[in-house]
Amino acid sequence: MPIQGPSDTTTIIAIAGASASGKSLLASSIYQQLAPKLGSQQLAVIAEDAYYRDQSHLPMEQRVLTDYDQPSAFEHDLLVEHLAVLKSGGSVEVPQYDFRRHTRRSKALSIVSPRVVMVEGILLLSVPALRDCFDVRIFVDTPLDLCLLRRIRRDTEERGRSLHSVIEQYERTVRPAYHQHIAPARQHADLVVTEGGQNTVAIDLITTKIRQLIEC
Ligand SMILES: Nc1ncnc2c1ncn2[C@@H]1O[C@H](COP(=O)(O)OP(=O)(O)O)[C@@H](O)[C@H]1O
Ligand SMILES: Nc1ccn([C@@H]2O[C@H](COP(=O)(O)O)[C@@H](O)[C@H]2O)c(=O)n1
Repeated sequence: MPIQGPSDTTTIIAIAGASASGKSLLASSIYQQLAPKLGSQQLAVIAEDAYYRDQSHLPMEQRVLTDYDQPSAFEHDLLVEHLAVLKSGGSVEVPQYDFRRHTRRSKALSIVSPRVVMVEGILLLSVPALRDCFDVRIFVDTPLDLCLLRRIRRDTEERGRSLHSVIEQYERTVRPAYHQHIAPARQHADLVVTEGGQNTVAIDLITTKIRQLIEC
């Protein structure tokens, strides 16, 4: 049986914010700081991106047209279900996503009864049913011009995109959805972090809080 926290449940933390604001980097920095003390098997990071809907039944020309910045693009019901299972100490099979093919990979990843789960994603605080799943809610607040520059670099280097497609998608869906869904959800955060994964003071505060929550 895994050792559980004071309330015998898993601590679940949301890291929300704009695309390329530094959510994954922040989650990974917190993970690196907690892993030596807690043991890496007690920690899990889940990307909301993993819950983008499977589109393997659609031709590629149609997949590129999907609006990936609206809640309808995600299988949020499945994420909520998985977080409830993890909360009560259970294990789940998290889907894996392929950004180059705009669909899920065939294999899932097992997450086995961690004590702390960090979930990072653009809409975690925007959807009420999801928002309620978290013990701690963090919003990464990075100026949009920096997010765009980072997204251009990341998507052209790692996600198989052309500069033209990144700019077209940014204007068509990313920027409007930021103003429609992401920015208004900042008010639901317990903590707003500037400088994302490089804010060492915020990382120290968050890891201290997590250790308090699980009495480590
Ligand atoms: N503070 C920072 N300074 C410089 N580059 C950063 C910073 N934070 C993130 N990045 C880079 O920007 C890109 C997007 O960051 P990432 O953490 O993947 O964003 P998100 O998970 O919010 O989409 C990555 O290539 C990452 O290395
Ligand atoms: N097939 C897809 C799926 C999603 N996106 C974009 O990803 C962004 C969210 O992921 P981050 O890691 O950047 O937070 C979102 O803004 C989608 O536009 C995509 O381009 N292709």
